[in-house]
Amino acid sequence: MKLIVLDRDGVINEDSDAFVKSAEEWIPIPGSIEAIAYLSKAGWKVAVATNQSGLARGLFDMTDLTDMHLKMQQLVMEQGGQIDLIVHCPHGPQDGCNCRKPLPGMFRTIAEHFRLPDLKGVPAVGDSHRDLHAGLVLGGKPYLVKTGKGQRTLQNILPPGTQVFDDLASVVDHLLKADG
Ligand SMILES: O=P(O)(O)OC[C@@H](O)[C@H]1O[C@@H](OP(=O)(O)O)[C@@H](O)[C@@H](O)[C@@H]1O
Ligand SMILES: [Mg+2]
Ligand SMILES: [Zn+2]
Repeated sequence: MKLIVLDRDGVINEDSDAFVKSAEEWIPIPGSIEAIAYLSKAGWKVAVATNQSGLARGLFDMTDLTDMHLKMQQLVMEQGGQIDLIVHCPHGPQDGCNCRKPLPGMFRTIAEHFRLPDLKGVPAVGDSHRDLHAGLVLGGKPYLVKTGKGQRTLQNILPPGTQVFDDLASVVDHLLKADG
């Protein structure tokens, strides 16, 4: 199965240190929506795994998050593609959950959804270390993008085998070329 797991903030949309709190604040990174649609039209399944501690922090609520994800889906569908699954961790850093990246809970949920035993070789694209580590636990292939917090992430040692690209569109170009 051609499956990819994407981080959201800083990969699909612009991130903010003040959190992205509404559909209005949710602004796609240039080329990311089109890139997701290209993958989808090429037969890839697209999953999103996103930490959303802003919920636990009371910065926004589930209606706001749903509105953001409807906007994201709508934009991809307008380009002829789709996002097949969106999973989010609603918890805060102190909640001790097992789904907040870098823990792999969301990636396990994604593997189960697609009836896969693991995520061996599945590209896991993120802008933070925690995205890369969470994907590795189930065998994912880590891809770091320089958008969002990616430049900051680059300052520290990356997990072995991490491939670095400017943005999601460049990752997708690479994957589709490798697809042949
Ligand atoms: O990149 P993904 O996982 O899609 O989402 C990240 C967001 O939930 C927020 O995560 C927060 O981290 P803390 O939750 O405060 O550690 C901060 O980094 C915010 O700037 C960021 O918008
Ligand atoms: Mg991110
Ligand atoms: Zn969680």
